[in-house]
Amino acid sequence: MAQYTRVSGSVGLITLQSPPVNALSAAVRQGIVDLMQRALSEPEVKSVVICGQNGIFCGGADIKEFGGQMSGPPLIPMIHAIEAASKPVVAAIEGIALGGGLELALGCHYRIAHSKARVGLPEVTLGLLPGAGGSQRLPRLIGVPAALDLITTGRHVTAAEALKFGLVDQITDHNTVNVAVKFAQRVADQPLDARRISTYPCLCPSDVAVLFEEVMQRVRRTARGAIAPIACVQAVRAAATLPYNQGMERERELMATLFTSGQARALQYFFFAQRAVGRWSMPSGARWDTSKPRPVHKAAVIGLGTMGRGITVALAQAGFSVVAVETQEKQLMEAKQKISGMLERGAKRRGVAPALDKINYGRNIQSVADADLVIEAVFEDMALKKKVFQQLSAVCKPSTFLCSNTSGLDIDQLACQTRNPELVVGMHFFAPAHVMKLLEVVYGPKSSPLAVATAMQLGKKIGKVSVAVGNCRGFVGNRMLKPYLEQALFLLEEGATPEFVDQVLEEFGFAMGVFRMSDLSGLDVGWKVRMADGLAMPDPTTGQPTRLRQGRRYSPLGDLLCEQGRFGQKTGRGWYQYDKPGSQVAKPDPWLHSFLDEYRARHALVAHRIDHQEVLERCLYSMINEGFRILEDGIAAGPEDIDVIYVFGYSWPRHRGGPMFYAATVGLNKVLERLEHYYQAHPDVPSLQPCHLLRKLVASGSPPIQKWREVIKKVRSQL
Ligand SMILES: CCCCCCCCCCCCC[C@H](O)CC(=O)SCCNC(=O)CCNC(=O)[C@H](O)C(C)(C)COP(=O)(O)OP(=O)(O)OC[C@H]1O[C@@H](n2cnc3c(N)ncnc32)[C@H](O)[C@@H]1OP(=O)(O)O
Repeated sequence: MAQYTRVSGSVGLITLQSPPVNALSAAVRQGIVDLMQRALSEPEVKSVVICGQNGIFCGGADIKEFGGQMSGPPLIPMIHAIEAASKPVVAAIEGIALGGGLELALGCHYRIAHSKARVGLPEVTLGLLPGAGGSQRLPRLIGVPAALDLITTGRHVTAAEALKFGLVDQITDHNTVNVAVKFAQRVADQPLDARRISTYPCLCPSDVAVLFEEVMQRVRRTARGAIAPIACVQAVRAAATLPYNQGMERERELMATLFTSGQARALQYFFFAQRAVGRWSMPSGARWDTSKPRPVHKAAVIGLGTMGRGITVALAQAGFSVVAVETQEKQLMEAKQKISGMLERGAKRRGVAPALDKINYGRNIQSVADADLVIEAVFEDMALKKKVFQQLSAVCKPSTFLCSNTSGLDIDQLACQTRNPELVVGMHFFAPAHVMKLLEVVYGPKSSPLAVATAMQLGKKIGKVSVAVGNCRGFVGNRMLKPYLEQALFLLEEGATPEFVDQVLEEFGFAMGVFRMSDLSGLDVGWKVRMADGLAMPDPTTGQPTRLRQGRRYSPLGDLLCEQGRFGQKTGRGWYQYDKPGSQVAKPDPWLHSFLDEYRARHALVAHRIDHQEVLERCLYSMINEGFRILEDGIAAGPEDIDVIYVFGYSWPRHRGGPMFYAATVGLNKVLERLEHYYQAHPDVPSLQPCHLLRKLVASGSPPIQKWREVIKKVRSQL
């Protein structure tokens, strides 16, 4: 919807009204079309201002409409009509002008922005391109290189940057609408021919062909299989090489391909999934909208290893006062130096002062006594963590929230060490903790909604995408990783190489295949966990068969590599070889290939030809099956939680929506059928046995992912 008012006698003011972001829904487009006609037909009106209500210009096309039948006036002719208008039209940009919102502003003859406004063409992040003339007008206005940057990255720019580009004509600190109205009065009689961007030539640098080639190569390298960034480059190339009308035709063709693509559906699902995880719920019925967080003024971090340092930096950068504790003097000094360096580099990048004074360092656990929330980040060892929780419970205020940065240990066991177990939650950060966006907030059986709400809010304040999950071994992310890693090892036993498995997974879109990722994180990490679990024990001491544990198939390949001191990148050898310890360039290792041959011979394993399909199906479907078990167990409230965790924490390609969305696009019946096939072939691998929820969903006719929660609820109520 849109509202019309006449201001200062001669200015027609059109206000977009569609909370929360004034998206261009069918009703809003109809409103603009009708009100533009009215403004143009009223003789007293000499110029027009378009603005948005509640300090927000426009968040773009209404993404919710993309899934259904589009109705109402189309955007492109609407914007053309504004540009062709006989009276000057001024966009008054407050808050945001994104996507179709900026395209609308580009159709106007002038753009006035508030200094705090942000503008951008983020369509690429939704699997689209700026399809309402943005790909053709923006390069004509700000030049090809800057337009390519904005359109292929989708980044938002500040009003100041937009002014530098010439994207807006003026910025103001005052009331933008008032400034725009005055401006509109001033330009009422000015000729408009020179203000219609579609008539501008597209100014190109002399080496424009080279520029496009370079950008295309960069985009292909970083897109990991996403098609929208490539289409964005093609659309801008059309602006640079074709007359406007032909460029618009090319934009339309490219958009039509993207609009109906599975990638666009996945990315738009993911857009809403990211927002859905904020509306968390617990099996007890506690929810985000009924559980109020408590403010945290002072936070503390215990243990300043790699994780503790990253968490300290994230907290300080977000403005929290932090007490950072490390009991060993030498480690404390080292951590202090590293943290200061991280803060200084971050501040330099962002052009702000480093938040060094936000941190107080200490060696004594007593120094956290008055913190509102403590994050323990000591070594991943239950006995050690229990001891720290006992100490914290003794020294902290009774109201202090006690959180553990653990990647999978039992939160309940830690809670039991404290006086107030209801104030204990897990906060699983991902390394490097000041960079990675994901935070799993883990509630145990005793955690209160207050503690979950507080941890979720803290996560949001430090810029994390926080997902509330239940307490189980590995929580959501690492629990699902286990069958994935396990299948990768089994594939090696059966004839694959690390290079081949990684190549298939990287072609699928993962930033790194499973073996390159393991080399990067360090093979010793999992080895220590398996030792603690009694899994990685050598045969003579335990008497357990090499390739079987508790009746299940087990691959000791990772353990055998660790026994040779091959811990991955840090030792220069792992699943790959590296030029030197710490080097990141993975090269195939002939030693490993002979090792695998000997291993197979020793265990009478006959190597068979493993193809792409088998690698993908076994690695991904076993992981997805675990995802369904997680939903069945109530550890994650919905598929969106799992998908957000996988995209932000495990480099799952965003344009495939996440593992659960991917399962829906493959077809649940196909996933079920292939799991049944592989389980029959490998009956000693329980992770391949299709779980009850997957069967139930297929039996219910494989409803769309948005309806899974209803089936999950039914399945859980029958437990
Ligand atoms: C046969 C085939 C024919 C094919 C041809 C078809 C041609 C069709 C013609 C299309 C023309 C293309 C037009 C244009 O180029 C395309 C677009 O404009 S796509 C949209 C671009 N805009 C965006 O990407 C902005 C997305 N939003 C945001 O980034 C943020 O929401 C924000 C605006 C920066 C605000 O952030 P916050 O303040 O943090 O708030 P939230 O993010 O939590 O959002 C609040 C609330 O609003 C919902 N929302 C936000 N933006 C939109 C939107 N554009 N449409 C619908 N809803 C939106 C968001 O989901 C939140 O609601 P909740 O999910 O929590 O209920």
